[in-house]
Amino acid sequence: MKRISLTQYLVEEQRQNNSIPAELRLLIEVVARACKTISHAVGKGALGEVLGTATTENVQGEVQKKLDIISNEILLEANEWGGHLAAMASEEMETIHKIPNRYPKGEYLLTFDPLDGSSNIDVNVSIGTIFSVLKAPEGMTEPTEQDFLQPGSRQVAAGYAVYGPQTMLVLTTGNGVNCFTLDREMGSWVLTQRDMQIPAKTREFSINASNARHWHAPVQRYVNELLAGETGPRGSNFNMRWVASMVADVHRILNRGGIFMYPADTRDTSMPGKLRLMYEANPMAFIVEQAGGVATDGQQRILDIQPTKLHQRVPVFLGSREEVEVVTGYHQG
Ligand SMILES: O=P(O)(O)OC[C@H]1O[C@](O)(COP(=O)(O)O)[C@@H](O)[C@@H]1O
Ligand SMILES: [Mg+2]
Ligand SMILES: [Mg+2]
Repeated sequence: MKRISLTQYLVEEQRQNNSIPAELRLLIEVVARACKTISHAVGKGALGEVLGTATTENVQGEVQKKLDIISNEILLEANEWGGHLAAMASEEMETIHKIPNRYPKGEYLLTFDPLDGSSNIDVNVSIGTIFSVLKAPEGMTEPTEQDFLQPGSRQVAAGYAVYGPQTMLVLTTGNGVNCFTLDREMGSWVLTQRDMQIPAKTREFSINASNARHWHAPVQRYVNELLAGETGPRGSNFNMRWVASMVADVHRILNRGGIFMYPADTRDTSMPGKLRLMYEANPMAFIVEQAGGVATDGQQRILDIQPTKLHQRVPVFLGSREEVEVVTGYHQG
């Protein structure tokens, strides 16, 4: 098999397919390099003293793990020096991080969830990094939070790294979805899956069922119908999987189909769901749509949502087309 590295792939996209400018290519390479560094830290575990809880909380009031902070710092530092960025925003930072001397020239804005699936860090279960790239608005001088509040349909690139039995990088620049595996000995990302496609039909679903008693009626109805199996209204047995790292759950769905749900529920109406729009839902929705799947908040396409806050939360239903359409339909009537 001819080995194609991430760099070669991106150069091909830039020069032959003309689908990305050189500046975006360089930016993606910097993010990919940072993910490689995070992968090394994850792999060291207790030996690298990266496990356990820090003494701080993030802006969402969640206790930070040491690796949340380390990963955030790795991404900040790498992009501070290497990317064509004006500013960054992260799950772990209250407000945006402007890059000195880079605006008004920096053309891009980057958002990330530096470490996704934090509850799995200390138990050696797959975790990841999620990122999204937006263009800085025309005429932007000094970046503000407002500049980041663009619908996900304006993303120019999105991806995630999954730190599992293998470390993989899944990437879209709006021209399909491709997967690269980290060759740990050579230190390079190698293209291992081209043009990933999510099967339209599935018999597998992902949801944290411990919240079932809090779900709204459409989600109760949908999941009850799946659980009823072949004698129920769906006439089929469904299987359930829940890793509790969105990256790992979405990666499984990209490979073999399925529906992932993190709905809003009746507990706290000021918190519509758990997942964050700008650096979890939007990049995953972009990837899923580029792989032929669907992503909604139950009412509308996630990529059409106009963000109002940097750390906005959103209900998420994504994956195989047929199932996402059924549960979205239940919300609509
Ligand atoms: O603990 P729960 O309710 O199962 O939630 C799991 C979800 O929370 C998340 O871990 C949130 O991500 P963070 O670890 O980045 O906060 C998702 O990855 C995952 O899908
Ligand atoms: Mg997350
Ligand atoms: Mg996180």
